[in-house]
Amino acid sequence: MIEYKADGYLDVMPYTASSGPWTAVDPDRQERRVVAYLGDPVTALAPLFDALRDAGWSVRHIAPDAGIEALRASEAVIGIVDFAQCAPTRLVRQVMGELAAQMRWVALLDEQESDPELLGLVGQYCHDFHRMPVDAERLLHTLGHAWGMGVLTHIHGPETEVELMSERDMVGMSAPMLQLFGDIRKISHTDCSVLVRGETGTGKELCALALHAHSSRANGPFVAINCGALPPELIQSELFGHEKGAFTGAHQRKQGLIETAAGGSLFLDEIGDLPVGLQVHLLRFLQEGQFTRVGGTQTVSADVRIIAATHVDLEQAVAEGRFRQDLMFRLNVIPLYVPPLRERPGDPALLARYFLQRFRHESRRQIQGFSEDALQALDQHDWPGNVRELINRVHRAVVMCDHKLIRPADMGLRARISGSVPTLDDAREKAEREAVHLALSQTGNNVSEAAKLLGVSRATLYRLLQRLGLAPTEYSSG
Ligand SMILES: Nc1ncnc2c1ncn2[C@@H]1O[C@H](COP(=O)(O)OP(=O)(O)OP(=O)(O)O)[C@@H](O)[C@H]1O
Repeated sequence: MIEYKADGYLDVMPYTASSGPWTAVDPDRQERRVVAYLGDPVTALAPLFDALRDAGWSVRHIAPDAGIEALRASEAVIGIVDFAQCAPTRLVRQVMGELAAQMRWVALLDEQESDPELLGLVGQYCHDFHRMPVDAERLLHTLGHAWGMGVLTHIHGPETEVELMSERDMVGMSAPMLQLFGDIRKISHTDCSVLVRGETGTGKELCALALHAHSSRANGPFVAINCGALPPELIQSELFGHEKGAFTGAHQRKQGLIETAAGGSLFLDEIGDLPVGLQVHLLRFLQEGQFTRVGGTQTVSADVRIIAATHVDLEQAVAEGRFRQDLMFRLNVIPLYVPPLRERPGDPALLARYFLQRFRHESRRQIQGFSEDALQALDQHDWPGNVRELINRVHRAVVMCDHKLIRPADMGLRARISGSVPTLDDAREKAEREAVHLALSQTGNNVSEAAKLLGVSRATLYRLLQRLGLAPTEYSSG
């Protein structure tokens, strides 16, 4: 599972569609945390290597001139390249460059290192760098971060099962999402109808896909229809199909989506928009597994699991007579709720990183991540459009960003204003106090002169001094 550390670093890892969006990718993953050390492991570094091993890392020492194959064979995802011990030879550069897509590099540098060429190499290929003497704890943070990001960018060895970039991945690590993943796992093996609720863009369709992908129907079709996107007269024939001659233009019999979904799942998005006249047909299908094509008399059966979704309040629609109560009960055998993004602590930043990896290739620059205030802005934004909005903002930022780190403005978000905003009364009092202090100090505490400077009468200044709690007796009246 994912651990998201307080400092914003990703550690042990996300959920995939291949093994289930909510299943840990690989319980043995900890044992595969291999870091290659490229350099001469001088005795002074022994305590550092011990600290890495104690933290669960396997360290493989690789001679600087050992070449690419030796590094590949090490199965390391992270490479520490020790420029304090080894020179940036042509071979070292070549290894770093050629493996940049598969490994994340962390450089160790001498305390005073300033060679612009070496620093340029570090800037180009390295995830991070540390100067000697290395602080083991900080290095562990860097390695954890590099490793987590490495998994996100799909840079594990070829033997790995990680398929994070698949369409069905549901990324999330907040408590409400873990709860949702657990619920999906529990119900995916049943055939009961499910009603998925949640605001627009929260991932209801993804949820339906996940339910299907992990059900016994996974090898059958997953068919989706948006009930709000089609004119009412079309939905009936789309869902139930029609017979030849059923209406003008019906030149031949057409199979409806229910039949198309036979053996699989039918996802009815925006079910609240299903015209009332059609609801009775759907109810019949849910009760009997049978329906009739438009213009037909023959009863047709289909084995389909129904997953419906709505972002509107169906109870309200029932109260207003827009939705049949019996149909709502039938659909709502198992309710699922996808929480809005603003109620998923930590998920906006996680999703932003995930989508950055997806869109990275569209960028003109080598974007390395998000600035600290961008992560804060992601955390504080209200996300009315939920994950869909986040995807759009990150996509835009990746395309528009001209620097290595994405900033709040690149995503059209505001940087957090530090400190609290004062009330106008407080701001006015502060300004008055400062002006009075300045006037008095410039006039040697002479109230008459100070009043002149401030453009008020002596009496007004006395009243002001009283209001501000400054004892007038301390000042000369001039
Ligand atoms: N947890 C998630 N991880 C990764 N991608 C997600 C996640 N949730 C949603 N998405 C992506 O966000 C977009 C919107 O998701 P989806 O269409 O499932 O939302 P929805 O709730 O069905 O929206 P609507 O109510 O507007 O139909 C999709 O591109 C989807 O892949």
